[in-house]
Amino acid sequence: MKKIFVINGGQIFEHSGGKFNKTIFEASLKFFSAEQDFEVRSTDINESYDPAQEVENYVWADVVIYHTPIWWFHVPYGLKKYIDVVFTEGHQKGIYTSDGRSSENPAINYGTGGSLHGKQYMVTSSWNAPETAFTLPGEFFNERSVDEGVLFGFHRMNAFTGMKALEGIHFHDVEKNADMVRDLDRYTAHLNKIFIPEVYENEPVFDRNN
Ligand SMILES: Cc1cc2nc3c(=O)[nH]c(=O)nc-3n(C[C@H](O)[C@H](O)[C@H](O)COP(=O)(O)OP(=O)(O)OC[C@H]3O[C@@H](n4cnc5c(N)ncnc54)[C@H](O)[C@@H]3O)c2cc1C
Repeated sequence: MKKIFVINGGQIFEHSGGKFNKTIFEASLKFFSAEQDFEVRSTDINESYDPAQEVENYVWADVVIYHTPIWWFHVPYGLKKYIDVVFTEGHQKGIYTSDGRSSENPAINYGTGGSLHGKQYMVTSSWNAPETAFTLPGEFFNERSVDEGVLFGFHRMNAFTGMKALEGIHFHDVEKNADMVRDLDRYTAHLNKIFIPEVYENEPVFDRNN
């Protein structure tokens, strides 16, 4: 039985209505609840949460899934606050013990003091930016991918805890050209590919190359 902890970071503010991320979050819950091999817990950062319980959720989980929109090239402040509060609560209580260095040689081993080794995480993100802003020469992101560019710090943060990344999925141009049916199809195909590869191999999916 694989334990999955799903976090909805889709904060509701101004022109980010949170609906897209909430829909993807609910798709995660539905997917894992329907499969016998998974146990699922979840947190929505728009609701109140107990930091100690959230630490326990990280410690309990085999896989943590983050759903987040991108705001000013970062995760929204509600999700950032959640991480600051929960990871600080988890210092020496299950998230990390130290920065990993020793006084004998402080130049090395930074970032190796996490307590979540053996666990994995996955991130989905939503953007106003079209995918081409990352892929076309001369466009805004200088041909850097979401993961290697904007989310680099987010991935290092998770590495600091000891978790390893599973391949994520990113949704572009959702403000002006969202297509929820297509994106839910893409997301379900992605979940099958990552978590139940034997199903993915046998089922037609929307677009494997996308
Ligand atoms: C402060 C701020 C900073 C931002 N900075 C950036 C930035 O740096 N880069 C960038 O690219 N973008 C940026 N954005 C845009 C932001 O990434 C998007 O607003 C966000 O990804 C949308 O996600 P959401 O969950 O809030 O979706 P929503 O805004 O709730 O939904 C988006 C659209 O999806 C459709 N939709 C959602 N759910 C459903 C459903 N169940 N059924 C049918 N249709 C649905 C609707 O058409 C809706 O209009 C910023 C936004 C804000 C508020």
